[in-house]
Amino acid sequence: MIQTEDLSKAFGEFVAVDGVNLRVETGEVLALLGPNGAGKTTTVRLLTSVLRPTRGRAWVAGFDVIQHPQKVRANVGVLTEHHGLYARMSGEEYLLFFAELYGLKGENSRRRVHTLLEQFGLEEAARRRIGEYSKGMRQKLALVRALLHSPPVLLLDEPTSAMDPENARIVRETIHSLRKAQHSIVLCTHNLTEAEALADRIAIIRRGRILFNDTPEALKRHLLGAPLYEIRFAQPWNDPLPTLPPGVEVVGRGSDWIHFRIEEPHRTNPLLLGALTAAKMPLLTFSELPRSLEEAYLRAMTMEEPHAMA
Ligand SMILES: Nc1ncnc2c1ncn2[C@@H]1O[C@H](COP(=O)(O)OP(=O)(O)OP(=O)(O)O)[C@@H](O)[C@H]1O
Repeated sequence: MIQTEDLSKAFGEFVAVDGVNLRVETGEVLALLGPNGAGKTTTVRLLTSVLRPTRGRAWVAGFDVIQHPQKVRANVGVLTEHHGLYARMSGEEYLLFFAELYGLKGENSRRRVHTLLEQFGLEEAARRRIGEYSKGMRQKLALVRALLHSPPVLLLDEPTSAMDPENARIVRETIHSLRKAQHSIVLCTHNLTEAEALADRIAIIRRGRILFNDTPEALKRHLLGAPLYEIRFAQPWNDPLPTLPPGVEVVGRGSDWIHFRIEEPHRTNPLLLGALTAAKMPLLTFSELPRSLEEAYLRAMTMEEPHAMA
């Protein structure tokens, strides 16, 4: 579990993280989104006790980041943008070295290292020097290092940024299964499709402040309005529309389609479908129009005043 209260960090006069309140439960993925320089990496560094907050508090896996930095580090796996890999070591040597630092010994350490190398398709490269690895291979190795000691909390800064689609998928599946195994995960990313696919909650940070923190669905509703639905007709249909239930607005119409904005779909859609069927429309399909997280994020970025949310 992760919790922060009014977490803040200033570098001199400049406030990089400003009164951040976050909570990530076990088995939950929080995507932390925000433009370059918004304060994502600084937040991660505060949560790993690398930086000391100037104000506020944070707990990681139940440990206070100021009072128990070593316990925090033992319980957190972190992938940062600078991987700090040792170019002269082989991947295997590097991981065995870290496994030992984390307290894994002998056969246990070897088994853990090789299971992860295999899971991430690095087994063949294990004995090559890290200096010879490609960008994506280095990123995978750094991720394996973060996972070595099976920490309950993971802080992952751009985990797939250097990866090809196949490897990015392996990483996404790994994050998915770690979530199922009750890990708490913070994912900092600029990849909004990935955030949407993986995250239970989305926090948007700008200039050090959290603007929004909610489920992807609630965020879209808040930023883009009530959901949109589409009906398509089996053949052109241009008759006048029947009386529609309250809370349904027609926002577009073509010869074989209509778009509606619907305030309360659970309550209204059965009534709407009843009205359309009674009017003997040649209905082919009725579906929600997908809206992307990207659209909502871009809308948030154009807002002048921060709408602080818990
Ligand atoms: N050690 C430091 N000293 C002074 N300023 C810093 C320091 N570390 C970060 N900052 C500043 O704090 C702000 C937030 O930086 P941070 O790295 O947290 O952003 P970010 O959201 O991770 O950005 P990106 O998406 O580009 O990785 C930036 O303006 C950065 O210049």
